[in-house]
Amino acid sequence: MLQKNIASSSLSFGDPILTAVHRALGEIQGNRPFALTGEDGVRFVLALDGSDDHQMAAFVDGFCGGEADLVISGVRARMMKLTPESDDGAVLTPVTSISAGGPDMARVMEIATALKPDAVPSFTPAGRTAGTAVDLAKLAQRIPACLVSRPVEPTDDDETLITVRTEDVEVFRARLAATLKPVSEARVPIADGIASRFVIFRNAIGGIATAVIVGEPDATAPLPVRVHSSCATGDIFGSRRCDCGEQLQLGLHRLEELGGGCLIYLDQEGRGLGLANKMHAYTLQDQGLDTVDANMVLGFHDDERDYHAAGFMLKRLGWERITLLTNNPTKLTGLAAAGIEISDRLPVVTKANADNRRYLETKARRAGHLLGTAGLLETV
Ligand SMILES: Nc1nc2c(ncn2[C@@H]2O[C@H](COP(=O)(O)OP(=O)(O)OP(=O)(O)O)[C@@H](O)[C@H]2O)c(=O)[nH]1
Ligand SMILES: [Zn+2]
Repeated sequence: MLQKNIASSSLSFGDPILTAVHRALGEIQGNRPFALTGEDGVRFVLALDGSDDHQMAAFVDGFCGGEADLVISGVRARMMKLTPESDDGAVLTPVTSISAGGPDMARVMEIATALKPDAVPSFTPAGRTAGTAVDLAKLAQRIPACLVSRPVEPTDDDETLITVRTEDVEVFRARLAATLKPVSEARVPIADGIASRFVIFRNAIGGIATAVIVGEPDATAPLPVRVHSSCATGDIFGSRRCDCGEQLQLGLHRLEELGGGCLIYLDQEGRGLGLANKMHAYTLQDQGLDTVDANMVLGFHDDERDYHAAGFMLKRLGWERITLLTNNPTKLTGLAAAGIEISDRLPVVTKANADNRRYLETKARRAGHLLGTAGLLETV
């Protein structure tokens, strides 16, 4: 009886799809295996990033009967020319074929992440279930590479493991954004006499996003808005490798000059890759790659962000018509896709310095950022 009541009440504690994906992300963050169910059956999954040799070997032996596959993103496969095909789907290779004496985990890791891996085996298209394992690793901000078992028939034993369905992962991001709710707010005077109010939003799995309302915006005109992705190195420490910290300050000042507006601060560190992967990308950039190729060698898209959360927050605050302060065209299309009407765009161009000049040039040349030439010519 109690079991039945628990089962029927559990729906009161949130969307089961968000719960399932949140739990799987928890398993990745804790370096534990989980089960993924898809059209080709069940695959057990262990994300590589964060797992040690012992855990990987235990997974291949215990969960996969000694025969696992390594799945990596299609982006990395294309960058490293691992397959003849150019499509974007994930690809996999058997790990047991990597070394005759059993899986060599250091080698597996090298194939999944190194800039110049040795003697790479051939890869084949992964299919939807194994491909979803890679998407989940990305959502957990881990390197998009996993060990997966061969597909097995579902059994009751799987219930001891956290289980998630491929279709749940596919709808996760947009659904999660729609659960953001304002939970607290307060007046925060910031540097240079800027008056602001911080409104903190929380989503159904505890993620935070902040709306910084500058001044007293005119409710009848399109709202000046800056949507800023977090950059711990630039925003907090003033890193000269990027323009983020300066853009944050410039954005706040521009909003004040425009008579008030809103800065949406999103937890999208490293263009959505996370801080650890941004450092991996910096290491690759120090070896000669540009910011776009570095992300892609790691298996990510150049930019993994989406703007559902920003759109949802603006609507929740009552602003659907905005003037956007950005140089990035994908923010315009992203916010429009999230239902926001953009009546104008204003640039947020900072001066280049010797450490970020190449980064800014790459953003303009390869990612289409509208930097003009002023910022790039004027070096400080
Ligand atoms: N992966 C990666 N992320 C970076 C690098 N440099 C900066 N970032 C991240 O890039 C993002 C920049 O965010 P924003 O300033 O909001 O966006 P933007 O794409 O530059 O567009 P606008 O500033 O609006 O023109 C932040 O999440 C930074 O952490 C890099 O070399 N690699
Ligand atoms: Zn930055």
